Amino acid sequence: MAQASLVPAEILLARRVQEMVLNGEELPPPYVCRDDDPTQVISPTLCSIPIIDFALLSSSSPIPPDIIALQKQELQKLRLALSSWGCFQAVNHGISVSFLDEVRQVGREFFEQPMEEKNKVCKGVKEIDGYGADPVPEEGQSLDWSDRLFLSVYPQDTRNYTLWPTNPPSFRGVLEEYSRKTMEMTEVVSKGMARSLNLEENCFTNQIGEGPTLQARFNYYSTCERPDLVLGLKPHSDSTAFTILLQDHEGLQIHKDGKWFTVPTIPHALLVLLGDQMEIMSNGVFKSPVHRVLTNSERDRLSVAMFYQPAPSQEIGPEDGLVSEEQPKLFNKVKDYGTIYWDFYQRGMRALHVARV
Ligand SMILES: O=C(O)CCC(=O)C(=O)O
Ligand SMILES: [Fe+2]
Repeated sequence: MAQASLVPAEILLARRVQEMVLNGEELPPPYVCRDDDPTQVISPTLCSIPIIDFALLSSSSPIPPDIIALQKQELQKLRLALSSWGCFQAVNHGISVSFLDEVRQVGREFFEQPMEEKNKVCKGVKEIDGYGADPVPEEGQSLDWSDRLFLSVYPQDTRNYTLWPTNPPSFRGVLEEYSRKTMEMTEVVSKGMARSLNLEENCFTNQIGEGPTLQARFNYYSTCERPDLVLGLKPHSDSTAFTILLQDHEGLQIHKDGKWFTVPTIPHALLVLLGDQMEIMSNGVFKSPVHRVLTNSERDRLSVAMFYQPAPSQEIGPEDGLVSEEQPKLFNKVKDYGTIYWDFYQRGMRALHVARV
């Protein structure tokens, strides 16, 4: 153990957690980080992340009067969900559960392959795109017990197909299809958010502008013999406008009212997690929640996060309709928030304060 502690983070991050687990290696100390009170963990049965029916969010006309009333209710629920939890479980989103299973399946099949195959799409320690781990964080920051495959999917010309796995053979087609479907979902989400705030429905899509980015991150969390000491992913909020998350097993927790709540898994649902940039655009009405991933000694876990955000050149700021005397402007306009965010993320800090008035 004394020797293991001398292994620097850049050496550990050049290797895969999955490989260390398969080799039965001892837990390297840089992964140890847990110091919170386990009694603060609320069991899934006590945590009810709001469930939003997407079929009721779409504004397709003409709408019968009884549906209008239901829609209104759903929009209220959405507003409440995003201003308290900062996330919701989307159901009836138009993506079949069998296709969601395919996405989970190609993700798992990729990670289950021998290292040699996976390394065909590996990234350098300092890079983001490809298979590997996050770049080395600031000294003193613990490392995440996860391996990931990060791929840009939109705008289409950001796709670097040399980093897309050719095995399993269906991977590329499934990710292309999933990207198309989740991109369609972003419009329903953005419009629903606007309507829930009594704003013109295109206001957020207009702010996000032409050529928004969508990036896919397949997260694989190996089993860990010390879940009491190690996290799959450290506490953070997302930099995005919002993130659409697919998971297979429980492990994700949301921080709310000083406590951690486990997000239940619903096989046909997608979790929509608000990011910092939507907190800014909503002038703080919607919350970008801090979340983290636990490790588990018995079960590995896969999640697929789709990060949706404005192009770096796009300036965003609080919607005019949400700024008044009673509701003063909380944030300044920002551009390329993702880059500012990353700098703080690597120090284990949030970045939102940079945009505060
Ligand atoms: O694995 C998860 O459930 C969450 C992943 C996440 O928070 C992220 O990739 O930013
Ligand atoms: Fe996240």
